[in-house]
Amino acid sequence: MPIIPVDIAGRPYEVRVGAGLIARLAEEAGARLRKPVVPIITDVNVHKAWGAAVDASLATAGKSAAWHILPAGESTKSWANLVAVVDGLLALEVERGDHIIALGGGVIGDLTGFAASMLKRGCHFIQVPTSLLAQVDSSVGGKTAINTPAGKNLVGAFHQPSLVLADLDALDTLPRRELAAGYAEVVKYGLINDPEFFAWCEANGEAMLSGDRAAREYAVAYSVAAKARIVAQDEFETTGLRALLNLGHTFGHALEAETGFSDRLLHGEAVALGCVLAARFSARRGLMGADEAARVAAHIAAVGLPADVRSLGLNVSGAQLAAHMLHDKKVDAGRLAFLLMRGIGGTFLTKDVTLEEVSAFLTEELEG
Ligand SMILES: NC(=O)c1ccc[n+]([C@@H]2O[C@H](COP(=O)([O-])OP(=O)(O)OC[C@H]3O[C@@H](n4cnc5c(N)ncnc54)[C@H](O)[C@@H]3O)[C@@H](O)[C@H]2O)c1
Ligand SMILES: O=C(O)C(=O)C[C@@H](O)[C@H](O)[C@H](O)COP(=O)(O)O
Ligand SMILES: [Zn+2]
Repeated sequence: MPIIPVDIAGRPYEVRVGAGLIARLAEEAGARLRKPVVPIITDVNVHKAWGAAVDASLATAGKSAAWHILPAGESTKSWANLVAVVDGLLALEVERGDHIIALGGGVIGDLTGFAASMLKRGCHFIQVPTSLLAQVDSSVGGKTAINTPAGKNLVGAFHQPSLVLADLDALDTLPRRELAAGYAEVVKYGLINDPEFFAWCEANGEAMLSGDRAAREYAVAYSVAAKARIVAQDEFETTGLRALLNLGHTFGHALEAETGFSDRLLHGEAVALGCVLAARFSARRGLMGADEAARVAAHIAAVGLPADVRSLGLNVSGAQLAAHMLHDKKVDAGRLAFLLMRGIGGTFLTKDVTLEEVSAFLTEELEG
């Protein structure tokens, strides 16, 4: 079983990737579960698919779950649910030294992690990511957040989990659309700094999505290790290194805001389209060849992810879409910050993009 260490200074933790981890949850978590009742935050879909396995595992250790079951979907990352989760944890008399468990996709992980960061000024939490996206990205690195009407992830905290259990069995119950959305964050790692991994994705992406276990294990372990290397060097996104993980997200978050953080466009789908737009924008600036940008779009489209912003049918101008970017957390002294590419694997951070330039680009993309 691959075990990837995340070397956060003073607070290292493991990401375990393998089969049967949810069925062995109590054993894997071990002494972290100090009390007979274990607080677990999840959503309705995940509870239906995996709740019984968790209950059975806890029972073998003489424990039971105090379930907090939320609705599924991006709109769950809200103030109202945060309050409900925190109040629920307080009612359970959770102490600082206790661990709460996030069982679900990135929505549950982000919300639970944020609740853990503030409960008693910070209690422990274990990430049990059940979506591909959560296994390859959101469960690792400690970014937690909710959305607000002003934008995506605008209120949150950096709070690292103490353990991550990425069970490959969970991917067997995940719908294909969600698998593909998570795959966008996998491809992202190749686009950031590893052209060979992007080529691996081109060769193996479809097999991985269709259920190839070895390919899934490789993709999850590779992605976690790639993210862990970056986060260990720039936990709080201060040096510009961690910002590389935001490739595709400046465009992507604007598209998510424009579609109302709804099922109309999943986060991973927005990132996929955002990576295509970042590549096309980079090509427009002469940073990469149009053929390379087309290669990125072709792979995204080949796995059924959106690669053309016109396919969303947005009734919005380039300027309106670009305006969302002023809320981006990378904005510094009012200047936009973008991840652009000098070719596949050549992502870099730049602050020389103006709102006018990106508006003009988006107008061209929307009008075709
Ligand atoms: N913190 C970070 O570093 C980070 C990184 C990337 C994304 N994110 C956030 O993650 C969120 C997206 O995460 P997501 O794509 O996992 O979405 P999600 O949590 O909404 O899960 C996707 C859907 O799949 C269902 N599901 C999850 N696991 C399942 C399983 N094993 N079987 C059946 N159904 C299952 C869920 O109920 C949901 O309907 C976004 O809010 C995004 O902003 C955070
Ligand atoms: O971990 C990071 O750093 C990332 O940027 C990973 C992203 O995939 C993720 O969507 C993250 O939540 C976006 O961060 P934000 O700071 O732009 O909200
Ligand atoms: Zn993301």
